[in-house]
Amino acid sequence: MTEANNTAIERHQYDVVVIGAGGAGLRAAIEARLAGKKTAIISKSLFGKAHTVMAEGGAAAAMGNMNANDNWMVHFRDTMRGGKFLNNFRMAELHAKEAPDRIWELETYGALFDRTKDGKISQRNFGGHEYPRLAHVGDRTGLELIRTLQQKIVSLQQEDFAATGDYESGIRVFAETTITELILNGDRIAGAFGYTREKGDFLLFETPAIVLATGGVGKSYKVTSNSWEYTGDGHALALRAGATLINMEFLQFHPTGMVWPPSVKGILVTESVRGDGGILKNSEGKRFMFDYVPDVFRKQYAETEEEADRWYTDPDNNRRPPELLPRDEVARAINSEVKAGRGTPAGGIYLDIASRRSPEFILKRLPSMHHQFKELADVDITKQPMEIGPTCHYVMGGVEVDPESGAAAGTVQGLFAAGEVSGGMHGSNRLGGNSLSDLLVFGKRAGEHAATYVDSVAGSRPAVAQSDVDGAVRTALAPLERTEGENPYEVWHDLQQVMQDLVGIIRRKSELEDSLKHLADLRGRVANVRATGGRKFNPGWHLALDLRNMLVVSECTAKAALEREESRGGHTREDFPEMDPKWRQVNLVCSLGPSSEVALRHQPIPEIRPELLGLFELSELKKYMTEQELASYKPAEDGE
Ligand SMILES: Cc1cc2nc3c(=O)[nH]c(=O)nc-3n(C[C@H](O)[C@H](O)[C@H](O)COP(=O)(O)OP(=O)(O)OC[C@H]3O[C@@H](n4cnc5c(N)ncnc54)[C@H](O)[C@@H]3O)c2cc1C
Repeated sequence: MTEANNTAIERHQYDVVVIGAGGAGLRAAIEARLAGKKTAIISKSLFGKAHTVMAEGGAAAAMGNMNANDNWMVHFRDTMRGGKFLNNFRMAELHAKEAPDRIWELETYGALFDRTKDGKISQRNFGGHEYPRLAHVGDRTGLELIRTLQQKIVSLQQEDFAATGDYESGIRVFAETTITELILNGDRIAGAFGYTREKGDFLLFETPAIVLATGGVGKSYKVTSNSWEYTGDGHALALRAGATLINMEFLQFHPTGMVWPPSVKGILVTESVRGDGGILKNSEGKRFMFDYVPDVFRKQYAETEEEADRWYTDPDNNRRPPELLPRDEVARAINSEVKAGRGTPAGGIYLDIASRRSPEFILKRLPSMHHQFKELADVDITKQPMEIGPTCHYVMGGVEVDPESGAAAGTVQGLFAAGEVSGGMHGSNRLGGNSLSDLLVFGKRAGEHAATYVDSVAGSRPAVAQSDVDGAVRTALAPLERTEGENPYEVWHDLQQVMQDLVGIIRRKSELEDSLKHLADLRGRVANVRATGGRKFNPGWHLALDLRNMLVVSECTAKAALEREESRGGHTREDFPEMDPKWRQVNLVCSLGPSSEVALRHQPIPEIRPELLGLFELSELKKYMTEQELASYKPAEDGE
């Protein structure tokens, strides 16, 4: 038997299978194991190398450590404003209420956040957050989060060893293993199929419950802060299993990615630089963000440099600097300055903290940024400004879920989703810091509810049909078996070019229509890519399998972007530059049709509960909502 046609399959049985080992996946797995379920964690990358580890700025939670006025209601308001009121309100509410407990809980697992002088968890400012709210560990918060969750998993494995003599009896990690198919029995989850990256061996996980925690989709774009494994796998797996995706038109282009040298274009420059005092300047030396404060935010943002600068030391009596507007606003402003010819030589603008803070302060607060620029661009950020520009960073859209449980909407049962792969929580735009707390809050919920679901199917677990496994094997081997076909890297290059040029930060009807034609052509090309070589560590083969995921997710984004005729958050239409209250009432939902074509439909968004609406001033709500929606408005009685 040759390596390519060796179809031996290693079979495993689990109660809960978590796909993804970032913050959401690990937190879900811990909860499922704590509920007594035999749990597998599967990770395409090395264990510990998920996206979460790259998170720099911090995790947002209204603990009120730096300003006692902060509480869940203020955090809820900020999140809804950031998402331009398209958020699933219940997710935003649960997130704001539960985030502080999830941060505290991390410390019980062994995390150690930076401290204030009086020993509280320190919290830093970030765009769109009214008060300093991001619990952080320097600018390496994600590393601490992952380290701690891994440590918790090891401690659970030690408990299992004490009880059973087997470290992996309760929870086992399958690193460098990619899931390519979810297997159903009728409309119920029955298993997952994948391969090991190193040897190309096939694995089958028989399980009634799967938690998708696969992160984002950024690798469909040319300039992105995302790393190699963010190819929208979870989004595509969910679609193919009969689940739905919402809000796929909303992608966050982070305003500050590196623009020079070309080899590192897109790598993130944390928002903490601005949170800690960094300002944006154009090539004429002008601090231009004051010219870009939209009406809906005018009351909260400073009008003069003096007021903005005073805010850092006296936030109660001054308004915030406009550099700390939500990311979509800042990214668009930078885009406009560059387009107007006021960009830097490398096509970005300047981010300057050197002239505003001491070298000691910068080195203490932003050590990774200092290292990153010194090593990659030979720029000393304690002495020189950085050159930065927008980079595709985060997808607000994702698997449509039930807010309480993370259960996927659509026809499939036993499928859950948490973290960046899920949609709704952040509406049209995510605030910085709200992802790390989202992972913890909804990762825990998904793990808990997946465990409950397993109990509900006890005695009637869905079986995996051999024909489905054979089909999964055939699909996986197809790129290797073709004798003709395109190189997957060439097809990927073209897909990225289409998304970057035609479905990027500023969108137009004609370009979006064009993008759909190109994506339709790419469909045929993706279906016929050929990977040379064998199954042992073969990135070309891996990419060939990832491509179909990137393609279908890109189709969802392009279709939804064409359909939504307004500009809101991470979706800017040059031909419809304003927000339209009618569109606020609608989620665009993607599903797969009978021949795997993307179908799009409008779905009313859940109505915000009146007591939550009452947390806002009527005058503010009028900027987003119709009169009809506000007919029953009543301000909250305690004013907060
Ligand atoms: C540079 C950078 C800085 C950031 N800073 C912050 C910040 O300061 N604060 C904040 O709140 N957010 C930040 N974010 C966003 C945040 O880090 C991510 O949104 C978040 O970590 C996503 O977590 P997750 O658990 O959903 O997925 P991830 O951490 O992205 O993990 C996904 C996991 O799924 C696995 N996977 C994917 N596909 C498959 C497959 N087919 N089979 C098996 N496994 C698969 C991957 O290998 C990985 O283990 C930042 C993002 C970046 C890129």
